[in-house]
Amino acid sequence: MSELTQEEKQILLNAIRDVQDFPKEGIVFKDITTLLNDKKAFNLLMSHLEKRYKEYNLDYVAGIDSRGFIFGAALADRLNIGFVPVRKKGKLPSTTVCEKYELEYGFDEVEIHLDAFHGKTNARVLLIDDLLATGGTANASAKLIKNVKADLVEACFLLNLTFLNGKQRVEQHTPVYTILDV
Ligand SMILES: O=P(O)(O)OC[C@H]1O[C@H](OP(=O)(O)OP(=O)(O)O)[C@H](O)[C@@H]1O
Ligand SMILES: Nc1ncnc2[nH]cnc12
Repeated sequence: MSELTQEEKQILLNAIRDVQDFPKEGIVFKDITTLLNDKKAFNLLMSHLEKRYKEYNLDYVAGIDSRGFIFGAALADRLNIGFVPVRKKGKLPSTTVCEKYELEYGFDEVEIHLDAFHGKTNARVLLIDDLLATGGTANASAKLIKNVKADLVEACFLLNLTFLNGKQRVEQHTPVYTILDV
């Protein structure tokens, strides 16, 4: 299994910008746009993900709305497999299944197309997003994938906000790989 060195992890960390008080006071927002426009860092990340996941015999990569689309679609193309979007409610045009989840204040919903995995049972799926915080979005996305009878092989995140303990929540039902634990 390919591992990133501490030096390589530092290159990725340095490419992510902290923005204070966004979207509200007290939040330190992890801005990955600065990694995306750093070709060395973006290429390092995608090459690492390609090396890791080419061993997994995956059928699809599912990316979480919206930043998971960027990494997920790029990875699916490298692995020469299909990409499936897990979207916030009301955005997917055909028949969907949906799952509600709790936010800090209130609720939200994510959806997936019922035929996203071509009706194939036990399709091997990787779930990917940029960041794991409370784990609420990832938990709901994992449920969706399982509800359409696919096999969720792993959930992968570039960043894990360890103080929010999301990894422990998601690991209760799915193997989790996080690259940067901050
Ligand atoms: O672990 P959680 O507490 O559920 O939070 C993590 C989610 O929050 C962020 O997305 P956001 O909802 O801000 O949407 P965006 O990507 O469209 O900005 C992030 O990209 C994850 O999807
Ligand atoms: N601190 C943070 N930075 C970026 N995205 C997030 N999603 C939840 N918390 C976040």
